[in-house]
Amino acid sequence: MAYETITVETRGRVGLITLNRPKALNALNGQVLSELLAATKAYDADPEISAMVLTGSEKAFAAGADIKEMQSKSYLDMYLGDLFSGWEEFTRIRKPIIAAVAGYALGGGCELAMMCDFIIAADTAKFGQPEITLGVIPGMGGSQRLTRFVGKSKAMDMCLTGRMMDAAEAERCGLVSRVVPAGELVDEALKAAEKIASFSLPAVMMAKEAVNRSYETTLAEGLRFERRVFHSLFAFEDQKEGMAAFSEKRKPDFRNR
Ligand SMILES: CC(C)(O)CC(=O)SCCNC(=O)CCNC(=O)[C@H](O)C(C)(C)COP(=O)(O)OP(=O)(O)OC[C@H]1O[C@@H](n2cnc3c(N)ncnc32)[C@H](O)[C@@H]1OP(=O)(O)O
Repeated sequence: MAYETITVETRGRVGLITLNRPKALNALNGQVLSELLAATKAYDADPEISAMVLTGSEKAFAAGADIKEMQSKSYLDMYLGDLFSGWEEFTRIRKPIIAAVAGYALGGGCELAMMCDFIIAADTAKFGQPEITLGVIPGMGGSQRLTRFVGKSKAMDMCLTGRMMDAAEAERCGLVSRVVPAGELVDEALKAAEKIASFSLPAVMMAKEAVNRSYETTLAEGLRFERRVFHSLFAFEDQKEGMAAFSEKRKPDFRNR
């Protein structure tokens, strides 16, 4: 498929997807959503791919939903079109997606980064939910996911003042998993994705599912779910291989089955 708003490259077992609307600082419009869904779904279905990295440009991961596309819409347009509901499909991708964020990740950009499985930030990254400055509130999950990431006080601060936080603050409060020099961002994210891709794919996918379950259920339910999934991994050759390799002091040769 030919894409106009993203670029897609395959690096070994990793799919690298780059948002590519530089003139609009990667603002997220309907075309970006449909291309991003097409690319991530294709990688999700590809047995040769085990993980993905989603990145933007040096200046902006994404400066939000496309304000110019939204500005003249009526309530009826928003309601009947169920604007932004399509992003839920992105969260149903089953293989891991790492967000590699440099520059601005604002509004929908911050929300998209939070929809990924974890965020590696460049030291230039700036996160924010500035919707309040436009007379609205977050609409792609910011009020919910940011609160779960950083707690109520900081989420309120971000959503009510519209201020940005830098990479160091984002790391301190748990929004990002690590901060790296800007020049090394994509390489570091690819390295992390390659590491993930070296493990058993079913175990990786089940680990993603189990961690995500913790956001949606009680602790007791989550613990039961984790145990069942853990038990089920003993049906895979990769569990035998991983444990045999440990005992035999050698590298495991996972076959994803
Ligand atoms: C999904 C929801 C519901 O949660 C809602 C949202 O996401 S609403 C959007 C939230 N994001 C913002 O409010 C950020 C808007 N952008 C900015 O504040 C600034 O562009 C900046 C601080 C990120 C960067 O400023 P600067 O370096 O001065 O660059 P600009 O000249 O402002 O921008 C360059 C170019 O990009 C266009 N642009 C930037 N952001 C968006 C956007 N979100 N939607 C559409 N277009 C955007 C900007 O208009 C400029 O275009 P031109 O005027 O040069 O054509």
